[in-house]
Amino acid sequence: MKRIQVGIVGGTGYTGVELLRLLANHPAVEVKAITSRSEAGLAVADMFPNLRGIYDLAFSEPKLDVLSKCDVVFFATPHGVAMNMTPELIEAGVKVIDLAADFRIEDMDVWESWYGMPHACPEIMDEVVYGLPELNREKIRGARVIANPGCYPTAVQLGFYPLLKEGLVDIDHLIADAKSGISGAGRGAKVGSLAAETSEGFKAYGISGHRHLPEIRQGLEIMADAQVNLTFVPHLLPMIRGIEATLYGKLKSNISQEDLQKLYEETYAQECFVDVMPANSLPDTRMVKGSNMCRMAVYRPEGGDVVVVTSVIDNLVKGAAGQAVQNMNLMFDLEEDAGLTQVALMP
Ligand SMILES: NC(=O)C1=CN([C@@H]2O[C@H](COP(=O)(O)OP(=O)(O)OC[C@H]3O[C@@H](n4cnc5c(N)ncnc54)[C@H](OP(=O)(O)O)[C@@H]3O)[C@@H](O)[C@H]2O)C=CC1
Ligand SMILES: CC(=O)N[C@@H](CCC(=O)OP(=O)(O)O)C(=O)O
Repeated sequence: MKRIQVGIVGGTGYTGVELLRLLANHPAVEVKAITSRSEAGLAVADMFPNLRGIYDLAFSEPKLDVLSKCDVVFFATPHGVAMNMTPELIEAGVKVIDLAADFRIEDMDVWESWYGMPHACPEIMDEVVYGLPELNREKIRGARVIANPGCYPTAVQLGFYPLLKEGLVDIDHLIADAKSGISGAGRGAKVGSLAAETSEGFKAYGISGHRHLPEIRQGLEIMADAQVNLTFVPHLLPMIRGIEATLYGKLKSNISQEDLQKLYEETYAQECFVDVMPANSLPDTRMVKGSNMCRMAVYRPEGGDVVVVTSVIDNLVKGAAGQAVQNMNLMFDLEEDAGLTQVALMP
């Protein structure tokens, strides 16, 4: 069987190397090109020794003539890169999966105001599919361009989905209190990512506005089929991988803890990458570290009118590279979990 030819633009960041780690165990793909402008010519295994003996590839410049020979190209680049190359790639018959935010927001005015740049290809937005497989599986199968969801948006949307689709909570008062490990800030050197700045401390950030807010709101509004009011507060945790999102909603009617549990279990019963844990479980980021799983639990504390959901993912896997591979599997009619059966690391 001919293997799917893969290109990765932006191979020196954390999501790029995570794609390489996951694709190393994929039965149906071959990585043909991996780019870096600053490290062009360097062997991949010289930068990432965990890949020694697995990839005999060197970083190369991101060139359209090479990338357009691939079947699929992943962009593991900063925002604003994929949109400049995608129109020519899809014209050449290449499928595109963008791990950045270039295609995540449908309203171009909203996108441009949050990302601070003009969009390079608004004309292709109609055919872009938001790559959250648990919600958009059938559309993903037929897509040429996938907007891979953000890390916080993945944990938050999966956690709220059962409540919103059933209209169980007051959509004017949704709260997502989310925490991320430092790898979420990327591999680039920044003072804010230094060990001395991030260890032994814990803080909220982006309270007055984070670029994931419009993305999450867009997804929740599709689920609720109405405008929602969401308070989203991200926090930076002194750990490397993982996101925990604690979600709060005010119940509109009297539903028992048992029925909430049943709703969550039934909603995700067929999903290979969402695990609804038994009542009273406490999902921990360690339970998903290195794996493509989202684990969650639902509570109605003291039988009150607030429902609490806690949802955990690995930001680099289900929050980025793993979800991107899951999307690729759907686009190429492969088993959805191909290359993604890693069990979480413990401890
Ligand atoms: N870290 C995370 O948890 C998550 C990250 N993401 C998103 O994934 C994307 C990648 O993030 P991350 O892996 O952290 O890495 P970085 O943003 O640190 O890495 C960026 C990579 O892109 C390359 N690059 C930068 N500018 C360009 C350009 N103009 N043209 C081509 N290549 C370029 C860089 O190599 P070089 O400059 O040498 O070419 C480097 O390999 C980002 O958009 C991020 O927001 C999404 C979900 C989670
Ligand atoms: C801890 C940290 O800094 N996290 C990043 C979000 C992670 C990320 O890379 O965002 P995308 O998923 O949209 O690409 C932030 O708050 O900007």
